[in-house]
Amino acid sequence: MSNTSKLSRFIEFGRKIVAVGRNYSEHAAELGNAVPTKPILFLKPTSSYITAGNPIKIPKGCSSLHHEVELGIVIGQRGVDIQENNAMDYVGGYILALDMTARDFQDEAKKKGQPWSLAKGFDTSCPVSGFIEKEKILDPGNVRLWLKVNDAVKQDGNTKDMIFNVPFLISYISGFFTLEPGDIILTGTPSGVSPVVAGDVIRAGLADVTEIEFKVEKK
Ligand SMILES: CC(=O)CC(=O)C(=O)O
Ligand SMILES: [Mg+2]
Repeated sequence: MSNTSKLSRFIEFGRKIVAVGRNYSEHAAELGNAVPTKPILFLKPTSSYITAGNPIKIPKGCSSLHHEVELGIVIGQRGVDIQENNAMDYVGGYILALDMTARDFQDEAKKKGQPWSLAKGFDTSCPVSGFIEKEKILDPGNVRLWLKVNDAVKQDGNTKDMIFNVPFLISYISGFFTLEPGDIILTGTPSGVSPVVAGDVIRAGLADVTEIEFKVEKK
């Protein structure tokens, strides 16, 4: 099997999801957070993945579930302490992903100095597109991302506004976590995050490369 078709099965590999927070200054500002001076990282479990045809389920006790549309990097080869100047060699492809966030859980965790695991890692919190071949995105540092809820535009951003770009993120993350084929890096969300409720339909797109659609349901 070719490397590309192996990578397209990243969900079956059960590889880790490393997510970056507050990587767009307008998004940091809209939630009243400071702009970070180094990447803020958190992990989402592989049980959070869902693909087309499966609903996003609002976790028990959550009263403010937010959408966050993000460019995902699919890692193509194992790497530790990767240098920024050859970081793009470690990109196997891309995905479009939603970093669904139980914002009320996150606010409570932030107040108490607790981790974001429940807020970010509940089942169905990582809806993803199919695998996007590396060649389809010529410059991951300049690609449009948009998201609509029931046809109303909520997010419309561009990865050129990321504070930390893709090569820097790969280099930085690989200094702490060994990156393995099939791992996903979620690169953070642009501004416009907002709550969704049961019955809503979320549609999102990455330039003219892919679109995804997910329905929101009660658990
Ligand atoms: C405030 C957040 O939830 C951080 C995050 O995930 C982001 O994409 O930014
Ligand atoms: Mg996010």
